[in-house]
Amino acid sequence: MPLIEVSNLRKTYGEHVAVDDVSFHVEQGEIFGILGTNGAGKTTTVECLQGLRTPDSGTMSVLGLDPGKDHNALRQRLGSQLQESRLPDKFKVHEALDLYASFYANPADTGDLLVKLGLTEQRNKYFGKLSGGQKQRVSIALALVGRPEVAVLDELTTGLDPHARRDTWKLVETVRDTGVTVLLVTHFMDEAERLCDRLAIFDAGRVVATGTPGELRDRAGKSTLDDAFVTLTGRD
Ligand SMILES: Nc1ncnc2c1ncn2[C@@H]1O[C@H](COP(=O)(O)OP(=O)(O)OP(=O)(O)O)[C@@H](O)[C@H]1O
Repeated sequence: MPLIEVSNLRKTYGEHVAVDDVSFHVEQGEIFGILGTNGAGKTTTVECLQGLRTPDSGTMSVLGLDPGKDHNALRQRLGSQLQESRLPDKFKVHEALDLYASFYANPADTGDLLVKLGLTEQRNKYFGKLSGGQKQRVSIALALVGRPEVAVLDELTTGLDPHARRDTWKLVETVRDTGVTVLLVTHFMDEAERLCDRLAIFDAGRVVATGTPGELRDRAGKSTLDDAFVTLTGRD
């Protein structure tokens, strides 16, 4: 049984249809990408999956739970690094981790987590004094501190330099290799191609294709995901 199952999800904001008849599933242990341009409905979809927004219609199951009804139970088993999640600049790294750890019944050892994420030297530093890559690693640590079965990573590498992006990608693979299923929201084609086992291409609130990066390239008859994206979204 898939770990996440979404069927015919629809969400409107007033007159605006943000998510329209979206269906996909995510298997345990994969990095599943939600790929699309700005405003495609990616964040709205993952917010619905986390029980943070109520869809107008459709059904969702995450770890066998209904995000609408079982929000509290789900929160203990899901970690999220929300888009543009920021901490106050005067928060120290270990203070943030300890605070987030206190939200969970069975949190990870925060010292171990700092080692895993290469943040031991930043332990006592203020969040506001960290580099972009270090901030991103802290936000991933916060997503992992509750020992989640599913981690939702949204716009993971926006604003990072090429080295920091590659380091972050390696880190996400390490997370997946420890058995955590990763839902990766991105508008970067290279990131999706490099990281995702499977992905759903979103366009204007709809899923236009799902598959492995290779399957999507083949379906579109293109040699890169970038070109396949343009073809599959009908922008050729
Ligand atoms: N709270 C809201 N109220 C009204 N409209 C919203 C709200 N949140 C999102 N929208 C609109 O819904 C659409 C989908 O937004 P969403 O944030 O889900 O897209 P996205 O694919 O995550 O985009 P981005 O990559 O820019 O974050 C957009 O047109 C957006 O302007």
